Parts: sequence; structure tokens; C-alpha cells
Amino acid sequence: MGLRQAPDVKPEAENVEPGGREEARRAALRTEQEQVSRVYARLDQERARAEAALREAPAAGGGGVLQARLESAVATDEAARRLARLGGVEHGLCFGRIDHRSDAGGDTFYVGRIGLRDEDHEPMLIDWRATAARPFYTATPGAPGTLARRRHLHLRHREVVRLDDEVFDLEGLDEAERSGIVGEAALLATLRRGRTGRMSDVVATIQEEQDQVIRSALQGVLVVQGGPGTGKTVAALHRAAYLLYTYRDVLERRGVLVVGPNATFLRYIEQVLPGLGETDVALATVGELYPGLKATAADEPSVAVVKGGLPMAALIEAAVRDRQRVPEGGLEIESDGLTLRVEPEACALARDRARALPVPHNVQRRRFVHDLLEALALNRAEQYDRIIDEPLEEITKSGQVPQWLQELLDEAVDEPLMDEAELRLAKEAMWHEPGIRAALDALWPELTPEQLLADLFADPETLARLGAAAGVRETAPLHRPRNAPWTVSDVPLLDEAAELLGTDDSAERARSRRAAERERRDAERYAREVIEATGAADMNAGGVVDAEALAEQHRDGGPALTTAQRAAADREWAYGHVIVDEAQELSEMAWRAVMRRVPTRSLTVVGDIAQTGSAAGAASWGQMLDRYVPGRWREQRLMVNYRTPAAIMKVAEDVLAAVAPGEVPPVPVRDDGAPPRAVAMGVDGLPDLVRSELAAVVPDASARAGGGVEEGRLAVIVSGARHPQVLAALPDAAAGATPEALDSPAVVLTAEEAKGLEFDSVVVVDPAGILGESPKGGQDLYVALTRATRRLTVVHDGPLPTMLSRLATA
Ligand SMILES: Nc1ncnc2c1ncn2[C@@H]1O[C@H](COP(=O)(O)OP(=O)(O)OP(=O)(O)O)[C@@H](O)[C@H]1O
Repeated sequence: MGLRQAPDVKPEAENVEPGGREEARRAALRTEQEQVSRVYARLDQERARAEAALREAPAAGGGGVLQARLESAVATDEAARRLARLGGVEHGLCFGRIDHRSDAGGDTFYVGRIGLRDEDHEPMLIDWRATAARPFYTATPGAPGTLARRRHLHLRHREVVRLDDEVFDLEGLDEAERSGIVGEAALLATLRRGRTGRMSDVVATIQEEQDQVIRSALQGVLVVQGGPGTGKTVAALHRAAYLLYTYRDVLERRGVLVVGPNATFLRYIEQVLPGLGETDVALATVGELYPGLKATAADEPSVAVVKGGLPMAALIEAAVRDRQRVPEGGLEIESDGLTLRVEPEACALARDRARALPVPHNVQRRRFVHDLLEALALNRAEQYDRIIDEPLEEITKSGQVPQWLQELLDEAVDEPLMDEAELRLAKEAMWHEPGIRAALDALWPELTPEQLLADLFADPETLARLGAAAGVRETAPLHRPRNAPWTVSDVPLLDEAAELLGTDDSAERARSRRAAERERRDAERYAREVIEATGAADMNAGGVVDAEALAEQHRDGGPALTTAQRAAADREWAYGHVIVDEAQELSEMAWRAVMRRVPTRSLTVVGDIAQTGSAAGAASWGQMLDRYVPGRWREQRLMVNYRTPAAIMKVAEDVLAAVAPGEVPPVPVRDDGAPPRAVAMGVDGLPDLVRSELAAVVPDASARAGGGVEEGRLAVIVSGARHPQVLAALPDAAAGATPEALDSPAVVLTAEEAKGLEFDSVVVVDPAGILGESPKGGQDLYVALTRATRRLTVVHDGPLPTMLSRLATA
């Protein structure tokens, strides 16, 4: 159903009479302004309504019967979510219009960040993810479908400032124009905007090849392979928003996780999703995948390689088994004046029985402890028996046993030492004896992942012994003090250990879990009834209320947690979909941790094999994925570079050809910006260079005084060796991997830290050093050079690497 009330505005190209063009342009702007104002007025109404609902809803949580609590919860949750969504879409709310040909119905639609309907329930604005909006992204001059025209609306705040039209008049276009990029005028205008230290969404200018990525089906593993600046990250984030919109019933409850390379990067992208109408996506680095830990420290490449390799899984498994011991010569414990003894064979049997159970170490331990306590209790009973029996035997031998005693002795021969109840009591009593408990703990300790790994890494002999059998070629790099801080590459290992160790699954916990499950089911039933009774089911067309999620969130009467918050706190949470960005950097062990979080194997894997910087990262996608989805992952390639101007890209291409000859660089769409250059000078010249480069990219330096997010960003990307020296030379620049650094006009980064980011001007310092430090042999220099959107300067004080010889040295 289209919007017939929209007046028919002739495209500019059709108004060719002298003097008519400008008038037509103004008329079109006026018309569109009216529509846009109507849409914003509707947004304001919706916001006011959601605010009122939030104010008026009775306070959720706390006492009251469950039904009453859930009723208020439905109201507040609905309103809060709606308000969050409405709050994020102010900027550029409506950005497109499509007109279908009259022979196809002649409908007109306005396309925006979210869908809005007027008082009569007629659509005013179509959500960009809706099927009806699709032609806006897919129509090309060669394949316009039923579209007569596509129009881009450029807004400043709520004002329409420019329109870009594309008229799909096939006869009038030659072949070259047909194969051109969709909406070029709008696209290039967007690309030329200065950088703000935050990624902006591209919802108005999504290109065909990106649209295919965004709308690809939820199921299975989609690999998005593309060179630098091809929009992999933006496409992946738009895909997250699209999937949540299209598969809301599945994904709202299970959640979507985006895994990014570092906290700076996550900060860089975090504003994109709210702008697309989504507020509930979990973002995490690999260092945050293990709840309770936020590891940021990186290991030396030689250590990261060992920790990232698959043999580590076998090593950790061996380390767990190594903590399940049988004492040589059997178990001997002093207790109550006796020496209790369990033979080595019985100890080994207890261990094997426990190991045979298909449960983790800490749960198996209960079986082991139980068996050994039984053996000890029986041993004690035997010894007591002997103490009593020996004098009796003496008496028997002397032949002076009274008749009554002889009868008792004869009866006792066939009786077990203890009946079941006695045995249980005896075991319980023994468990409370500190000596016995300590002995059993030493044989099969209850372990946390942190304890297991700290003990293992602090013990070079055990490392070497277990490592050899597990296939870890070098274990020396793993050795470190027990209290050393956890690194990013430790996180997948902790996760692996947690999987093998499990939590202590005592009967009590199992009981309380069952009770909680019962309560959850009751709450869910009530919630469903409440949703029906309050009419929220109708509103639910937008998928805003889910009985199960609601019941889960309000079970304890506490404040509602979002799906993302609950998921992030639960190591065993199974997400509905996981997006991994800069995925080429993940090690084999990191992939195991990621895959554990998505048992349905519904993933979007985004990256560029040519940019793999980590020594433990991927050489091919098959190397990482075939193990989990053999032959079942699909790959889509993005070939157009929207970031780096052609002249800078030429320099980067030379580097790529030298360091990764097989890889094809993406084709740049931009042909603007200053020519890139090399400057031979020392670090002491940097302050002047940075000042002049900043002046070239910051439109008006005085604008900065007002605070807020202004355009214009510069990065100095430097080798690790020169990093401290450069930082000292540029005291006003922000340093490295902190999210706050992105707010600063100038930032100093290593190539590793610069991954995924972009800046108006990039100064690369010590290219030879970056090349030398790159564990894979030069990819880091390729990454550094491709961060620039407008200007590139390479600073060197030694000879310029020959692969950069294209740069004229100033
Ligand atoms: N369709 C588009 N319209 C407007 N801008 C776009 C579009 N696609 C990509 N861009 C812009 O191009 C730049 C690069 O995009 P993005 O960071 O997603 O690329 P990438 O492939 O992830 O790069 P890298 O591999 O170097 O990290 C961003 O500024 C992004 O906004």
C-alpha cells in the first residue's frame, strides 16, 4: 500500500525550460519539507505517548501478586523499549522516497529509520528493513524493477536541505552509466563528510552488494570478505538491525552479539545501532567473552601464537586430568587414632568411575569423593571390627566362649560391616574431618578456571610434561608468575577450562534450578494472559512484548534487565546470532569460545584475510570455519572501497602486492583528496606536521571550543618501537586503545590499534619498523595506509621501504 497523498513532484531533470529548473527545485524542497515535518510531528506524538505510558504505568517490581507485577511490567517494558527506539532515530529520520511506475500501481513510499503510521493507521514512513523499502536499495538503472524514481532526502536537523534524484529512464542511459554505482551523488556527498571519531550509519546510501549482505538469511554462517573500506563493518551492523527487525521473535529473546577487536572499536561503532532503531545488541571484545573479566593486555606474538593454537585445548584437558590423581602406594590418612587405608587399585577404580561420567570435572568429583569416603568408612569399620574381633578370637581359641556369645558370633559372620544408613552417616562424619577433606581435595580438587590456568602456567615442569603429549610444540612461552594479569588470549583458555570444569552441581542447586524453572513457567503463563488481557498482543505486531522474556526479566521483582545484559553475564548463554568483525584476527581457540555461544551456528563473519595482523589469526576462512560447518559456510565479497581515495589506494596496493601477492585490493570510488606524500624527518618535526595536517582537515578550529562532536580527525600510526617517543613528542594527542581517545582530534595508535578505524588525515611514522614488527610480514603497514579518508603522510628517518617508492619524498 503506497502513499497516494504525496504530491507528484517532477524530477529536476524533467524541468528543463529556462528559469524553471530552480523554481522546480524549490517546489520539490517545499513539498518534501511538508512531508518530513509531518513525519517528525508524528515522531514527537509517539514519543509523548510512550513517555506518558511510562509515567502512568504503576511501578514495576517489588511486592504485589505476580499478575499485578506483570501487568505493570508489560506496560513499562513496552513503553521503555518504544521510547529507546524513538529516541535513537532523530537524526535523518526520513532519508528516501521511491515512486513506483504508474503501470505498477504508482505508489509512493517514504523510507526512514523506523516505520510510522498516521492516526488512521496508514503508513507514513516505511522502515528501511521492510520488504517495501527494498527497491530503494536494489534498483539500478539497468534493473530498476517497478521504480520510476528514487529520491534521496538530505536533512539538517529537521530541515530538508537537498534532494538527489535518480530517474530510471532506460532509453536515456548508456551501458557505462547503467553499471555505475547506485545513487552516486548521494553516496559521494556522504563519503566526503569529515570524520567524527564515531562511525555513522549509511542507511540512506546502502549499495546493492551491501544490501545482499544485510538481507541474507539468518541461518548458517555468512562470511563477508572484503578489502579495507568496503563497508564490511557498516554492512554487518545494518545486518544486525535488519535481522532483529525481521526475526524479532527468535532474536529478541536469544539476543545478538557483536564481537569486535577492541574497546576503542566498539565505542566507534556503538552509536550505529540505536540510529537504526535497535538498542538491544550485546557488544564484546574477545577479552570480554568470559563474564567477570575485561582483559585488554595483549601477549607477545610468540606467546599469542601458542595460546591461540588448537593444541591448547588438548593441553587444558590434560591439565584437568592431571588434577585427578591416584596416590602412589594408595591413600593413607590418620584419623581418630587409626591409619585409614585405601589400596591404589581401589583409588584408581574410583577415579575411573568418576571419569566415565559424561559431566565436567567439578561434578565428577562428587562421585570420586563419595567412593573414597565409602572406602575409608569401610576401612575404619574393618579396623574397629578387628579391634573387637582379636580379643574374641583369643577367647575362642582358649575354648572358653559362653554359649550366648558363640551364637552371636556365628550370626555376625554373614552380616555386612555396616548397613546403608550407617554407611551414609559414617561418610558424612568423615567429610567433616579436615584431614580427610584435605586429602581428598588434594587428589581431586574443586577448581575454578582461574586456579587451573594460574597453577598450570606457573609450573614449567608440568607445562613441559603435558604440553609434549598434547602437541603444544613450545611450552616455555606459557610460563609466567601465578599472579600475572590475564591477557586477551587467556580468555578463550579460561572459557575452555570453564567448559571442562563446570560448576559444582550439587543436588541442592539442581533442586533450586527445578523450582526456578517451575516458577518461570508459571510466570510465563501469567505473562501471556496479561499480554492478551491488556491488548499488548496487538501492539506486538512490532514485536515489542514477549511473554517468556518478560516473565524471565521480572521473576525476581527486580528491575528488568535487557536481553543483552542478561546474556553478557551468563557464560553459557546461547545467542540467536553472532556477528564477528575483524574476524581474521581470531585464533583457533577464540573461535571455539565464539562457537560455544551460538550452538545454532547462525553467524556473520566479517573480515579481510589480507589484513590478518595477529600471528594466531586466520590464513583462510576454511582454516577457521570448516571444523564447525564443513563446506556449509557461504561467502559474499565486497569489492568497492568507499573510504580511501584512489591515489592513497595506489600506495597501499603496492604494499599488498609485496606482502600478499595473491590478494585483490578493492576498487576505490573516491578520487579526491591531496596526493599522498613521504616526509624524511625525525620525530621532533611531528608537532608542526600534526598541526598543519589538523588545520587541513578541521573545517573551523574555533568550532572545537564549543565541545560536542565536531568533524575532523587525525591519527598518527606508529611502530611499537617508536610509540613512546612519538607520544612524548605529541603531548596533546590522545593515546591508543582507550575509547575516549576517539573524541580527541589527534590520536597516536599502533597499527594493531588502528584496525577497523578511519581518520581524515593519517600520519604513518616509521614504516620500516611497522613492516618489521608485523608478525605476518607486512599486513600491518597495509592496514595503516588504508585508514585515511583524505590525506596520508608517511614520515621516515631511515630509507623509505622500496614498496613505498611511489611516494614522492618532500
Ligand atoms: N553505502 C555506503 N554509503 C556511505 N558510506 C559508506 C557506505 N559503505 C561504506 N561506507 C563508508 O566507508 C567507510 C568504510 O566502511 P567500513 O569501516 O565498514 O569498512 P570495512 O570494510 O569494515 O573496513 P576495514 O576492513 O578497513 O575495517 C565508512 O566510513 C563507511 O561509513
